[in-house]
Amino acid sequence: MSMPLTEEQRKKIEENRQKALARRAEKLLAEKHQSADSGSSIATSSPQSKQGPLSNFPRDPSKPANHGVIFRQQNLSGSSNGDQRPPNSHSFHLSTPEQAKGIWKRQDVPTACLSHSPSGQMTHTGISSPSAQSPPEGPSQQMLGGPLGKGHPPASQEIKSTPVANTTQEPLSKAKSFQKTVASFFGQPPRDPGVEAKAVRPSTLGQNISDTNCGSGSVTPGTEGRHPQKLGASHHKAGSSQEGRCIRSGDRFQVKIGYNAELITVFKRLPSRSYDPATKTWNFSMTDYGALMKAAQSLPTVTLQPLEGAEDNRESPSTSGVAQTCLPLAPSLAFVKGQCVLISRVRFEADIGYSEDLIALFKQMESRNYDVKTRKWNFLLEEHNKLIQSVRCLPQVQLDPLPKTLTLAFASQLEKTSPCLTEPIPEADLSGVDPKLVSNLLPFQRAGVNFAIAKRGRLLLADDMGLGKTIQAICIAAFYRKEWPLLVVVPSSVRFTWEQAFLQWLPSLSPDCINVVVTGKDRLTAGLVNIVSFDLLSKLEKQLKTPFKVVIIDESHFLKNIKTARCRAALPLLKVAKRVILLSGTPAVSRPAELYTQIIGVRPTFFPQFHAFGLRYCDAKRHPWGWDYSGSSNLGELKLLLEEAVMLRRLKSDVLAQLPPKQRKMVVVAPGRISTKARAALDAAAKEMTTTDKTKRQQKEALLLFFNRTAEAKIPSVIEYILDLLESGREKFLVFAHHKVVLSAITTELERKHVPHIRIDGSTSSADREDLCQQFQLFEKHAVAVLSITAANMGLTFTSADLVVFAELFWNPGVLLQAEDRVHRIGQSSSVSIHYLVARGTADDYLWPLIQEKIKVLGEAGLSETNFSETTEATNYFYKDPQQQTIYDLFQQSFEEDGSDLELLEAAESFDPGSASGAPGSDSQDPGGTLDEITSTGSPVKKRRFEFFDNFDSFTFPL
Ligand SMILES: Nc1ncnc2c1ncn2[C@@H]1O[C@H](COP(=O)(O)OP(=O)(O)OP(=O)(O)O)[C@@H](O)[C@H]1O
Repeated sequence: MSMPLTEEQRKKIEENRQKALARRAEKLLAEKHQSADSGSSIATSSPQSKQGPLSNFPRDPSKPANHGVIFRQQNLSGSSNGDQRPPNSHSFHLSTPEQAKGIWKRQDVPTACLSHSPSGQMTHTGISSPSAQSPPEGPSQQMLGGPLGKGHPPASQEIKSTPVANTTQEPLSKAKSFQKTVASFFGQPPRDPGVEAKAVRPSTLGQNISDTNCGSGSVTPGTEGRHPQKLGASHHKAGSSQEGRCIRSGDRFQVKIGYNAELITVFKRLPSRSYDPATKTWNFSMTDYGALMKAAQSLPTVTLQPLEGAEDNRESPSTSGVAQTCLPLAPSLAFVKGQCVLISRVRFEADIGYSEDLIALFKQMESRNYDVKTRKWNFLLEEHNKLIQSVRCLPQVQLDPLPKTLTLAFASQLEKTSPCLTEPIPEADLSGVDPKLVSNLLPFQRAGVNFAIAKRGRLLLADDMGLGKTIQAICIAAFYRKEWPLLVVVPSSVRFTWEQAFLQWLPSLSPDCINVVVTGKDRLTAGLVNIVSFDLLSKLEKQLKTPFKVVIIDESHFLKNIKTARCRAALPLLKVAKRVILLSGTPAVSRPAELYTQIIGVRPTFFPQFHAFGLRYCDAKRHPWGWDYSGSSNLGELKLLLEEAVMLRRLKSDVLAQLPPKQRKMVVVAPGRISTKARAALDAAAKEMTTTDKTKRQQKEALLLFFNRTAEAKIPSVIEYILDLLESGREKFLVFAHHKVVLSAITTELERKHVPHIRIDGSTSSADREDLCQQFQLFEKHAVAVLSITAANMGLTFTSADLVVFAELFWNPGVLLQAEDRVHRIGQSSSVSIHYLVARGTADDYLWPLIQEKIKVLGEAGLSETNFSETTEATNYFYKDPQQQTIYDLFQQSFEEDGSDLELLEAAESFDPGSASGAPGSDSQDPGGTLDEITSTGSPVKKRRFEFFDNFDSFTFPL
């Protein structure tokens, strides 16, 4: 595949071309005057004139030749370059006996028609083709093709080829076939449209010169008849013609011009025509380029600028029939440029256009393989450097090597030190880690730990959600326990869940050693294990005197935006840490740019500049306002790089056999988010319950109030958790709650964030319930179903989700199990995750053990399919002080004695948070007053969260 020239290259070519044309025009003028003065003919007067006008240009050796980017690239390749040139090597001259016989030699390299001689000198070779038989000037210029040919002398019949002439014939032959195609569309023999165009073109300034040359039997380059400014750019017609231009667009080209009826007629005759209504432009395949230019030339009302770099095709001399067949029509035919791309752990392919020389070179590689599907050649990595070295000797080819990061990551393959396709990962010695943890690791989790240790404790663990990244991370960190203190950076909604997990899996760790940072005044280094939220980290990082050697970052995609404070705080820590364990089930939600910070977090030496990463993997595009890195490119290679050196990812489907059908998880939500007022209300409610002189009815009311106050107090934490889930890329999930106030707070927040959602509660009609359910099932992207525990726990199917969140606990486990089974039912192909949000110091303290106990009993009796997993049982959760035991008993009795929960249900569901008593219909002057972080709509206001929906477009950088 040919790579189109970059904008910069085109600009450079154009600049150089303009300079050369200006020089040429000056020279021609001078010659004209000279010939007028001497009265002799330009074409025939001197040996110089035999070389044609181009060879007579005064050349300034200090100035670069007009080879534009191509020449620069050739120099870059380390092949023959200007350093070896004699001072006036830019010019073509007849000084040696060969030259006197007409053999042209020069040492710099202007075009695809030139090749390296074995001595390293560049030799003009294209003239060995049949076109060498054509009259001087024309053929040489045509064969040189494109703007670069303008710096060349004319060929003549005397001109002979050098021995290496055959190495560069491919572009010419390709050009010929290309021309054939163009002509065949119009049932004509292959012709050069530029040549024909010339025939109908009126000449201006250079007309005389041209005439003179033609009169002498020579061919004059068409550009000579122009004003320097316009030379080669557009062909100006007499009178006021409409100007337009051709612009290359991938394999096609567009024509930018205003409305012109005649031209539209021409367009409509071209077989490859296509009209883009969005840009209101016509575009065509390159096969129609010549025909279009020819036709446009014959329209007196149209002046069409040719494609950049292709103008010589059109401007070529008009009389050389043989030479016409050599004319390359597309600029890409003159020069091939491409890059090496990794296609497997051991092979890379050359993604580059056709060049005969290159193919010949490819065929010399031992490990060569041609892929008929992709039509590309690929090779073993161990031949990469050899191939690149060899390609540098081909002047018309630029093959970019693999980026340095890849060669570093795959060094063993490049250096042929690793004969195996995939090396086995050694089993890590986990004897120093708590046996409780090690013995509980599932096989794939154990493999994950081995991988991490093989990578010396630096990795991005990107297992699918719910696969137990926490237990693996704790195990990896525990392997490096000697290097602790440990820093764990997590979303604030799961700080306490992490604390629980450490206590759960590492019994050897004393609870005192765990420091959960709750406020900006806490110390970041107070514990052996320090757990901090992203936001607090950015406030506290300045405290750090000595860096942490072991760091875990949970939900590491929170760092995807390099501009955020959290990312700026975390990256330097990761750079100096010895072990870095990044965890994310969704490292990139929408584009590869999101991976950059996580890659350099694990491997700081990879892609030191984001731009290089952006160019390779983000399809970086330059716009007038800056660079856009929001695209994607070379994703296969990126995946290989990640897998080799950065990331381990297993999908649920990969390890389904090892997973239980349901995984329940208790999520301890931050008690810090319960406001002082809510806390006071809760305490008052709890106290009421333990007052002994209460009737049963009064006790029940007190219990209800406690339950209601709990709901109210949990709202900010629940919302925070849901938003964190969404930010983590959870696409579809169910949230069950009981109180209207909780359901409403959730839906209000989702509306505010424009998250698609449905709500089903007691007020939803049965017809609507079914419709809403269907809607949710069919939602393609993220969506949340907000459901009432009691009104939506039966008869609905939500199998398009595999996660259920209980924002509130409920005393009847049967109802909870039914609710869970909205996703865990026939039609569900995945393992289902259930998250119970539990807040300390609330009614949850009593409800949670109550529920667990009941489920255990149901399980033992074979009435419940699943027990709570060990991890969901918080060993130290239930406070066994006498007062709490009383409340627990009260909960138990109240819910068991009744037989029917109806009364409680109704009272709880319609609880009005503003009322003093919690009774429905009471005064609600201050609905948000009990919570200092929610508004009257239940939205957190004090703390500005990371607005992930608003930050997706942050992958653009100003120039
Ligand atoms: N080996 C295990 N033994 C017992 N329970 C496990 C094991 N692995 C995971 N679990 C439990 O599975 C649940 C999900 O685990 P965890 O939260 O670590 O998943 P995750 O990969 O971090 O998911 P997410 O990306 O959603 O955070 C937890 O309750 C956890 O305790």
